[in-house]
Amino acid sequence: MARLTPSTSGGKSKPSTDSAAPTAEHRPRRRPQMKSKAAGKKKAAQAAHKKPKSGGFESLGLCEEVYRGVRHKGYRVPTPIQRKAMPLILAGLDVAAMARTGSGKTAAFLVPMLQRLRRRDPGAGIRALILSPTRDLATQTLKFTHQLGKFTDLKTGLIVGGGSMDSQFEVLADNPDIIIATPGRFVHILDMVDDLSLRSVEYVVFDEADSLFSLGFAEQLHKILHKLSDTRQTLLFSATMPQALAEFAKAGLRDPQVIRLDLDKKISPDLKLVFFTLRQEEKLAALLYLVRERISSEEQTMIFVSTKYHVEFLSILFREEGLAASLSYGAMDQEARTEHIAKFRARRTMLLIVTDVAARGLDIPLLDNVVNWDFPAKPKLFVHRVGRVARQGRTGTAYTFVTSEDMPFLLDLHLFLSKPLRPAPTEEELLKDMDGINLKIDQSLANGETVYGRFPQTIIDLCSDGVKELTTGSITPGLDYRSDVERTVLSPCCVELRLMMPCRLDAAVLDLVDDETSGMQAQKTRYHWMKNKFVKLNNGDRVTASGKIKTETSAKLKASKDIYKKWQQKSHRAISSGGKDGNFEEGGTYMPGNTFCLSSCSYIFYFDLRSTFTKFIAVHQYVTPSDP
Ligand SMILES: Nc1ncnc2c1ncn2[C@@H]1O[C@H](COP(=O)(O)OP(=O)(O)OP(=O)(O)O)[C@@H](O)[C@H]1O
Repeated sequence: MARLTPSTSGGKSKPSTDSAAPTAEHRPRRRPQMKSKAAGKKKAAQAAHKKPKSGGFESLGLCEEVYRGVRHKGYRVPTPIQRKAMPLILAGLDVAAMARTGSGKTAAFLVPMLQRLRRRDPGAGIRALILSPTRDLATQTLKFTHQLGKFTDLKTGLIVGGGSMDSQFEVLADNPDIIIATPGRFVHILDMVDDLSLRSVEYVVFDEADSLFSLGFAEQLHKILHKLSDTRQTLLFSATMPQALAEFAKAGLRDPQVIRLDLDKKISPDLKLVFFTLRQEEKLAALLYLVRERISSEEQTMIFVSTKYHVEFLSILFREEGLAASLSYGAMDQEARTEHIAKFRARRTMLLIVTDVAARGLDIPLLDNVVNWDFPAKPKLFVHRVGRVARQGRTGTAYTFVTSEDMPFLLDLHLFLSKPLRPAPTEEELLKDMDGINLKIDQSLANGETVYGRFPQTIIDLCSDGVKELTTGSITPGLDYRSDVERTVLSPCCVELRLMMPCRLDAAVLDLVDDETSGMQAQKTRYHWMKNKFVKLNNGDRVTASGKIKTETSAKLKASKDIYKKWQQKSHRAISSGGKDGNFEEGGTYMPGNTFCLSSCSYIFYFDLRSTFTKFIAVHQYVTPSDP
């Protein structure tokens, strides 16, 4: 019986020289190129019938226009949150999804939205509504929608505060299929346009949901929700957990599918955390040193400060120093704000100074660093700020300034992150074994640990002199000092410190961090932050993707506020009592040259933070920035 010759692999066999009749056994072999062509065809046919790779964009059954948009945007493989959320959303379910900053949440709700709407329908009214807490985030989502929806003919309108009302009425007159809006302005428009119905909306997204619900938009959201049809699909996306599950009810979700990813990791593993301890009055000098000497001029850096006055003041200082910076803060004219951010995105400026209005959602893919000029008061805010870097597989660094007043918050942060604290080595130790110590630091950083240290004091002193000259010396064109303002007050270097009592904060607050005591041990134990409480994890316990704790023995773990309280009592009370009734060591132990940040501030200078700050702000209102 004729036997078919098994084909040789790779089509590399030589052509046969056999001249016998072409039997099955002695069939002349095809020329290699012929074979590869046929094989190519076969492969293509196979591919056409092949089941799409599960979990890929191909398996979602997207229409051609939407799939092309995804490919055009450069997305090849869905991120974990996209893989989890998109099939559920495409199935029409309500979803509450929480995943780390920079994990690709925007496309997770945009792609199913485009798939659902598909084609423009000018007669149908608004069919999808995306609510964002900030103008910048809404503008960015609009850009993503245009990019992903490039091959659809859907029309999208943007309604945000700061834009002209007339142009936004025009947007609505165009009958867009999709509206991306900030709640305040959207409600304003709803109030003014009588016949604007939201009953046609079938797809609603609350982006950065916890921020929407906590930023005082409750009334506006309530109004919007009231106008929506009950049959709509509702989606809630956030990087941090809403304060209470009751928020879901507020958003009108029906049997929501809850997805929680990566929440135990909270911050990207590709993010390096660097903390510097310093005195309040050294911050300007430290910042200049950082952006000039430590950060390469090729890197882009976002600097977070707490008020618009700080933004303006720093921008003037940078300009005086020949450094160009972009700015963004809430009260800034919208056009100028968009222009400044666009300039930064285009890398025409390498520094962006912002208030927290920019902390949420802003995606600057090539960002390298974040600087926290002010320590964020809440760990969640820290997570959002530093979440601007190390996105989508890129690495990045977050530099944070820590004054003695910030230390309790720093400890809170580490409990929240479940990250151990490591003291930096002392100067003495460094001098003894520079290489060994540096190696240890590198190893710690590579292990994802945080090492705290100080800027070299000599350098800070040098920079401080320069800054002092700039802010108190001859009148510079950018700084317009009024005669009635005491010049010395202009400089934070010269803020008057009211020494109340020399004491060692570290003794009171930081015994928990001491290597030898239970504090460090306590920290080494991992804690999981659950429902505003810490749950202690023992060996073998793990946190699942949905945020539940699995123990080896299946025992239920009880959340406790004790550990948090313990830290609070020891740290916060110490601060608020101004050293009067804490268990401080009077006089303290002065340890010159110790670079261990947490004991480096050998004496704490208590000063009336509020009055200094008010003064600082009041003074800066006299500063006229010549840059918008
Ligand atoms: N599947 C994908 N493949 C490659 N890149 C992606 C993918 N999905 C999203 N990205 C990119 O990842 C970056 C972060 O995405 P996005 O801004 O949606 O994150 P996020 O989770 O909404 O972050 P935040 O919580 O900060 O708002 C963006 O630059 C986006 O274009």
